[in-house]
Amino acid sequence: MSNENLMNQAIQLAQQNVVSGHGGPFGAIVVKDGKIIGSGVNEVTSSCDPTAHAEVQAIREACKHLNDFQLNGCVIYTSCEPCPMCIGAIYWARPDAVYYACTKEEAAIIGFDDQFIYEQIALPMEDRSIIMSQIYPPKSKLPFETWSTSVQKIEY
Ligand SMILES: Nc1nc2[nH]cnc2c(=O)[nH]1
Repeated sequence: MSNENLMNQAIQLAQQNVVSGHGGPFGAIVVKDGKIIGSGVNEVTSSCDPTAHAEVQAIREACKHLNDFQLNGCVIYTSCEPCPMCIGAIYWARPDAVYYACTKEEAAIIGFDDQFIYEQIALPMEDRSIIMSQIYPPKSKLPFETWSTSVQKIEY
């Protein structure tokens, strides 16, 4: 299937998601060796999950399919440029490529504005609109120290 056909599948998922009233206008698929191994739509409102963006849902399904926490050799097609949270998830999942249709500017026009989040990330912690502040009891680093010396850890 061509890149354009695969993108059309992601767009069709997004369209169906809106028409069915299931969630926001976003769809994504994960493809490996020409086969769709994961797909996702935005389910934020229907599943009461603010992290249920189309890309995250598709990544979860693909990882479950592969029984792996990485998407090496995979390509993600998403109906819209990923938001900052999804970009983070994508970097953790490590697919080979991401292709998107609509831009974040087009998403902003219909009310999905990522710009505020980008601006917040760039601000010093104390200037952010959500309180983010360190609480650092003496045992804070114990899990890190235990991880550093663990012989059974699975690094990612
Ligand atoms: N790309 C993308 N942007 C979003 N903005 C809000 N929800 C979503 C989503 O599911 N996907």
